[in-house]
Amino acid sequence: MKKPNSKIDLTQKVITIKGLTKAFDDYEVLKGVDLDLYKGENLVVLGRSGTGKSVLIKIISGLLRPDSGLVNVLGQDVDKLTPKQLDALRLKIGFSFQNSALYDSMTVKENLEFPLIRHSKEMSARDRDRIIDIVLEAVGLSQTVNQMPSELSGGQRKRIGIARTLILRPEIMLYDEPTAGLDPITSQDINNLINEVQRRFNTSSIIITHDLTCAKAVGDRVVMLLDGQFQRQGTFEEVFDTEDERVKAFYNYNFTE
Ligand SMILES: Nc1ncnc2c1ncn2[C@@H]1O[C@H](COP(=O)(O)OP(=O)(O)OP(=O)(O)O)[C@@H](O)[C@H]1O
Repeated sequence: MKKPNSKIDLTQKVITIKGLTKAFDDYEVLKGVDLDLYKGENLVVLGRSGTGKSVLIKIISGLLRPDSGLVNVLGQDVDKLTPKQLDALRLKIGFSFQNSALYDSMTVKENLEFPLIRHSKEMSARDRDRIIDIVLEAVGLSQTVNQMPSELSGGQRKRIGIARTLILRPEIMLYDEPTAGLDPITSQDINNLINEVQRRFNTSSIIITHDLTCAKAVGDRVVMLLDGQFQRQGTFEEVFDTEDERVKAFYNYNFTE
């Protein structure tokens, strides 16, 4: 289990969600979700396939609109922002998607340079190189700078994807299934990296996963989405200390199959 983290600032919320609902046609996916993410915290969101975890992340990042409820990110109500304000807010959020989506025709360096050239137009090439060195060193892959994505392993590509997300120094990181498709040892490396990113860059993160080993390793707090609401919240142990059959089934599937 992860040790208690004294760097979390419980006086500062970076995300506040209250009474969030979202339906597609007559299918209610989120039925009144409440959620706080504190400064410096790693929050794990667990839930079976199709329970609305990705919908939640899309609403937080303004890609989908809620039907009702409050979604406040870094002090701003996402629903009230103009497209320009939303773009500015999104730059403070780093997305690490399942298929880390590197550009195959670009080297690692070019992949990392791309967001800097796009969003920090005034930055000199020397400063860009310096920042690329910092994030590559942070993910432990300085030696890959001139390699092509096709020359990297799945775990390395995932790391470079995280480095590319970090390059704009986001305040919030959203990890969608960070260990999906990776072997247990590589998964452990990614879990360590998520904790390292938290320590080193003081990010606040939401980690969506089915992988309970990941949840245990990275989560300062864990929430479980069941029937459209967060029905379990706490440390990993607290969430699974229940007689609720739905929660027990989730645990048994992960640890006894
Ligand atoms: N744009 C959309 N239009 C219609 N239905 C959608 C849309 N986006 C999501 N849904 C539906 O909402 C439900 C929740 O989807 P979501 O992708 O959030 O699940 P999830 O919990 O992330 O699952 P998984 O773990 O498999 O990725 C699904 O039934 C999905 O079909």
